[in-house]
Amino acid sequence: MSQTELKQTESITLIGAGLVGSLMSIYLGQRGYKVDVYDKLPDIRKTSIPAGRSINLALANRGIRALQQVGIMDKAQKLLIPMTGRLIHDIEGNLNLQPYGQKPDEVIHSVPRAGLVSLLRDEAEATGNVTFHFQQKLVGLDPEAQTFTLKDEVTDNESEHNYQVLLSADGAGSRTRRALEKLGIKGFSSELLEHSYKELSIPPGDVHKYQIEKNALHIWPRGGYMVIALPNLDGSFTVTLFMPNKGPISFSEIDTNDKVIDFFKEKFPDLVDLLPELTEDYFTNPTGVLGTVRAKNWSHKNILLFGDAAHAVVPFHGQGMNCGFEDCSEMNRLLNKHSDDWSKTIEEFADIRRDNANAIADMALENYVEMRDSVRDPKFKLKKAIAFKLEQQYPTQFIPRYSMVTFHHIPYAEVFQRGKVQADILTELTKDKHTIEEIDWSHATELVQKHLAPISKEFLN
Ligand SMILES: Cc1cc2nc3c(=O)[nH]c(=O)nc-3n(C[C@H](O)[C@H](O)[C@H](O)COP(=O)(O)OP(=O)(O)OC[C@H]3O[C@@H](n4cnc5c(N)ncnc54)[C@H](O)[C@@H]3O)c2cc1C
Ligand SMILES: NC(=O)C1=CN([C@@H]2O[C@H](COP(=O)(O)OP(=O)(O)OC[C@H]3O[C@@H](n4cnc5c(N)ncnc54)[C@H](OP(=O)(O)O)[C@@H]3O)[C@@H](O)[C@H]2O)C=CC1
Ligand SMILES: Nc1ccccc1C(=O)C[C@H](N)C(=O)O
Repeated sequence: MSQTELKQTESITLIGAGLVGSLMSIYLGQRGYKVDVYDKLPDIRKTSIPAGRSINLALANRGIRALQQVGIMDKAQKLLIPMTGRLIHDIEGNLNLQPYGQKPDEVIHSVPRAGLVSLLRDEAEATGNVTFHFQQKLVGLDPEAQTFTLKDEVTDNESEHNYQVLLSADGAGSRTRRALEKLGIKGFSSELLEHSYKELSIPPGDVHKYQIEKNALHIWPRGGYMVIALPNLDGSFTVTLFMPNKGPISFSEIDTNDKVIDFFKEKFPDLVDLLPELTEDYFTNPTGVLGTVRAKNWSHKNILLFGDAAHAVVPFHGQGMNCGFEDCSEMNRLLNKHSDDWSKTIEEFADIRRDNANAIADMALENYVEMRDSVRDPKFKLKKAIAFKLEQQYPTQFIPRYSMVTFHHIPYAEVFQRGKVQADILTELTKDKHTIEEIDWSHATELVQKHLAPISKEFLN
């Protein structure tokens, strides 16, 4: 059988029509595979259901590249609002913009989850090869017999199906992952953070006006907890409170209308008047869990976990979806490399993505401390200014870690390693120093040349 014939007859089973599963189905549909995608929820294009884990998300270059590869970036563009930096709100209401990058296109973009997933599903169907089956929940898996069991969420009927290759992007609580665990496959860990989140909302002002700066990611950093806000296309902002589960300032302690109002008035005085539905949102919207999933084995026979199912990360770097989109792009690259040999693709994919996923998981945890606390520290700001200056001087050697993660395609594991070296350099340069004028630039040159080899050009944007 020729390669083309093989592809025409070969079918792929995909579990999970979230952001990552839907994008992967486009890649596969475009390659000529017949793809069946199953999701336990109704289709958000037809039924009004909660958008999922957050109303909007930050899209960055790793995600953008994947959207470009499948040819839908022009359409996605209409959904995006550029955010040029962090706009920090201190407790007195003073504002301080900390730009994300230093080139005009070094921005991240706020995108509505429901809009993006709807676009991805439309485009998948437009390939003519992808069929979505909604309200079909994976409830059983038999890798020996190559069968899986679905439960129809409307009728409760169960049905068994065969698969050739089963790709699973069924999210952080992955049923596929749990099924593999039950079969004795070891090496999965799922660590919940002791902090959770709550979504609130700033409505649009008169005639779709943004009540606070539109083109920024707003942060109210308060040390042990924080609030952030990302803009929506209708002029509203989705506001998220991240806070410990227990303790003096926590979800378990702040549990009455009065306590919520007092807390916001005291800690977020410039925000409270922008939240007309504060207490209603606080007590109606769910408190979302956050955590990190790590997996030693992403695959078993011809079953492969990807997206959050393999590597859920805390959201603080805004990289979970971006990393999942990069998974899709990498899987596609490997299918090209291995001429659609799935065993080789699955094996190499799991191998190269594992360390990268672990690295972004660690950096995401670190970014929580940076966002809720370090952004207020003068030393942090000084280091950031030096990092930008060094990037201008050594653009292939010293790139601030945030930029390496967000604007380039350097493997996350390499970013993590280089980031540690750069952090040491910045610490040494700023020892006993308070202003950029005091920095010894010839020492900086020595350190960069000694410790940082140039980054391979293929990874730079
Ligand atoms: C508060 C918050 C903010 C975030 N912000 C960002 C951000 O700014 N930028 C970013 O890049 N990432 C962000 N993320 C991470 C991002 O949400 C995830 O990485 C992304 O949703 C992962 O996509 P996925 O398709 O792998 O999983 P999901 O989006 O969780 O989709 C999984 C799909 O599988 C379906 N499913 C689950 N179980 C079954 C089953 N048994 N059978 C059939 N179907 C099933 C679900 O219904 C769902 O449709 C954020 C996460 C949170 C919690
Ligand atoms: N949100 C995150 O970042 C992380 C979540 N997790 C785990 O994932 C679960 C779901 O979280 P989330 O996706 O945000 O919530 P959702 O509301 O999106 O998903 C809830 C679904 O998760 C499944 N689930 C229930 N208990 C567990 C469990 N102990 N481990 C894994 N999955 C479970 C259930 O599916 P079913 O009906 O199929 O049993 C439930 O319907 C959490 O309980 C948590 O254990 C872990 C790390 C990170
Ligand atoms: N989307 C998010 C959701 C939750 C928490 C943070 C983000 C971010 O995107 C943070 C951004 N990358 C930052 O570092 O300022």
